[in-house]
Amino acid sequence: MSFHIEAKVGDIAETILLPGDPMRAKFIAENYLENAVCYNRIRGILGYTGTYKGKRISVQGTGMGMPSMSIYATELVNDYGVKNLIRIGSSGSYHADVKHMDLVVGTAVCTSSAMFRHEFENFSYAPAADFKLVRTAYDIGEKLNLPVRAGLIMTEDHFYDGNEPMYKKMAQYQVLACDNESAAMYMVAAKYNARALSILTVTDHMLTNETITPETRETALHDMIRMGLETAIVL
Ligand SMILES: O=P(O)(O)O[C@H]1O[C@H](CO)[C@@H](O)[C@H]1O
Ligand SMILES: O=c1cc[nH]c(=O)[nH]1
Repeated sequence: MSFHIEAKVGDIAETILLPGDPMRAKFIAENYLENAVCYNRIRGILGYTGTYKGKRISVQGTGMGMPSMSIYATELVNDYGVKNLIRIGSSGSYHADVKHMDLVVGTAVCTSSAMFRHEFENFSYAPAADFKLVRTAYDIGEKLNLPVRAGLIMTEDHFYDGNEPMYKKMAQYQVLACDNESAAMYMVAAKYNARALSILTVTDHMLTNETITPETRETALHDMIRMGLETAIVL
């Protein structure tokens, strides 16, 4: 047991899918995994291990925001030996070439997070995804004929009251999507020698105002879930 996860060592697979929303984790466990067993209920951050196409995979919520993500990513890697962290999250976009419900493989992340200033002072660290995970996920997305693209993403502390001019500027500089967790996951994975990748669905397009319902966020992001699972089984 770690501080926030009640699983025993060995209960969690080497590869884990990490949605922010614990109910998305439950949906995946119940609809995609075979013989899924729930290993965590602390704080409602549900975590499950089962098999997908014969391979042992875990799926767990992380909660929202970088501090929450960093707690779970750190414990998963350090206390449970998790090697591959694959975030599957909803996201926003200000980019004119990105379409609503496109899938974005986040190759590297821009962030203004204080967590990075704390860790690297005035040095500008570039949190990046593992190249093998990027290549695998992107190829699988193409093979499945999904609307996948790869490129820069950004992670902000704010969901509301973000710096809108900066979001727009970032889009001009080819940032494709924004979320609230990826930068912290990439930083933790790098620090402890694990591999990480964020696959984001552009659920909220800021230029077109297209969005989706909370229920859809829990139960209908099938393209992203399939891409995450198919990536997980070839690692
Ligand atoms: O859909 P999830 O994975 O929770 O991700 C996005 O959704 C939440 C905001 O609604 C934030 O956690 C953001 O990063
Ligand atoms: O950061 C985020 C995540 C999801 N949707 C948004 O609009 N922004």
